[in-house]
Amino acid sequence: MATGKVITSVAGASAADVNNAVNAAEKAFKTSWGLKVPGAQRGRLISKFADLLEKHQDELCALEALNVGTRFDERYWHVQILRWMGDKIHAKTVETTDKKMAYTRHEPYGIVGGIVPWNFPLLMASWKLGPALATGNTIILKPSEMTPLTALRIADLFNEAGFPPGVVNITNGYGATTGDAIAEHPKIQKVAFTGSTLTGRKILKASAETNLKVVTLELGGKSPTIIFDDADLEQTLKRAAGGIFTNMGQSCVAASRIFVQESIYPAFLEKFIALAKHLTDNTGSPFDPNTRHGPQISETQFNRVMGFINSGKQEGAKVAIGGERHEQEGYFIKPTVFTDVDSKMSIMQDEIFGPVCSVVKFKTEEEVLEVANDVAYGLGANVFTENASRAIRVAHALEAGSVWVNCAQALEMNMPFGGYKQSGIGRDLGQYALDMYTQVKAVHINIGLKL
Ligand SMILES: NC(=O)C1=CN([C@@H]2O[C@H](COP(=O)(O)OP(=O)(O)OC[C@H]3O[C@@H](n4cnc5c(N)ncnc54)[C@H](O)[C@@H]3O)[C@@H](O)[C@H]2O)C=CC1
Ligand code: BAL
Repeated sequence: MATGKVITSVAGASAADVNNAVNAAEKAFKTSWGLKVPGAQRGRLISKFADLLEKHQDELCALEALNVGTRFDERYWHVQILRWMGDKIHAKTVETTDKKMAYTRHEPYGIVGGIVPWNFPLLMASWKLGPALATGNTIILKPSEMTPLTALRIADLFNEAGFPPGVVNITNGYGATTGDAIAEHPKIQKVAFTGSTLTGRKILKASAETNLKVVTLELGGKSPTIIFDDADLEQTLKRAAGGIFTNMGQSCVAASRIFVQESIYPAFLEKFIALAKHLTDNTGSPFDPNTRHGPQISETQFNRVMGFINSGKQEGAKVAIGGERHEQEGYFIKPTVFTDVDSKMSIMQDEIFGPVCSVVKFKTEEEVLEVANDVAYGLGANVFTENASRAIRVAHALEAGSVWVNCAQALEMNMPFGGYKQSGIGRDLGQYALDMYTQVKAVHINIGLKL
């Protein structure tokens, strides 16, 4: 927790436990879920579950504040995403000719695995649960070993909503045991993962070496924020700060590279540093309504982020503000802004996942696009300009799965979200996510062709 003290410990699922969950999920899929249940009925149950999430919102947010360090009054949209998915009834397309009829069925895979991280535990769980259940799959959900609490609580709420036993199975545990057992299980037909690129590779490899399960991956990022000199400076400052410091930088679309056109660079930097100072001065408990900046999730993550800060210093970047731990007890790091960086430095190439960014001067659109795209990742990108043609041109040229114009980290539940390059495979959210949880079957019927 925020103070670095242990809250509790929970039982971890062994490979045998995962197997039991898979057997329960298989039985449920064949008897009380999947194509045995009309989409509308599944939707009603999901909606009932969403109502319960809403009813218990304070309790769930308190658990996330305690477990993750997220501000208690932060209300993410796990409820809305479940409602949105629950409303979508499974569609089929039909085609006929006079002699032959053919149609497609979009069928659930059966048992899917959802492996999710610790940065937004409930929200990430909802991104996997919603489309998996709406399309008729049963699911084995593995939360991060660091954030088991809300997942355990929602297991009760699934029962209260009336889901048949075995449809939702929560298996807590470590990646190397529980996660690996899911990735390797021969009866799991699809795994949806959010987390590090390193673990994404392992899951893909496990699939290749076992049953070739379908794998969708939402991985790391190194998002750029590009600010042209015609941008609305006051708005842009706040958006750019939110783009990196939200959730203490623990977001896959954290925009840790901020490119500012040269004529506004000095003014931007001065005000941006002031914003970072405001966060530093309002660092504290996630339960304090005045808190604007909290802790990193764990000692491991704290050390990882401090390691990046130290590497930036060693490679010759200049610390404009922050660059050290906050005096407060726990894993608090001061919002950190680097200047004088080189695009090949580790802080400009690697995912930091902490409140650390670099502010870099650029001259031309062409120059900034080249540097912005020169990373292994391609998850998100932000562009600030009042010139509509330039906004569209730059949005199209950026190698990223989501581009935000005059905003940052502004996801929508009905818009696809996922990565180019090493940021992932497949998409979460929207109809695209629903498509990722079904496989299509073509049924051909001869209604008059004679041999
Ligand atoms: N894209 C994103 O939203 C996230 C990215 N990350 C990145 O990853 C870095 C490391 O964080 P970690 O917590 O170590 O990420 P991770 O990728 O190891 O953990 C994410 C999930 O994967 C599971 N997992 C770990 N090893 C596994 C395996 N062999 N098979 C199956 N599942 C496995 C974990 O138990 C957890 O549930 C962060 O610093 C950040 O850069 C971390 C969390 C979320
Ligand atoms: N992993 C998707 C949400 C986020 O990290 O911003």
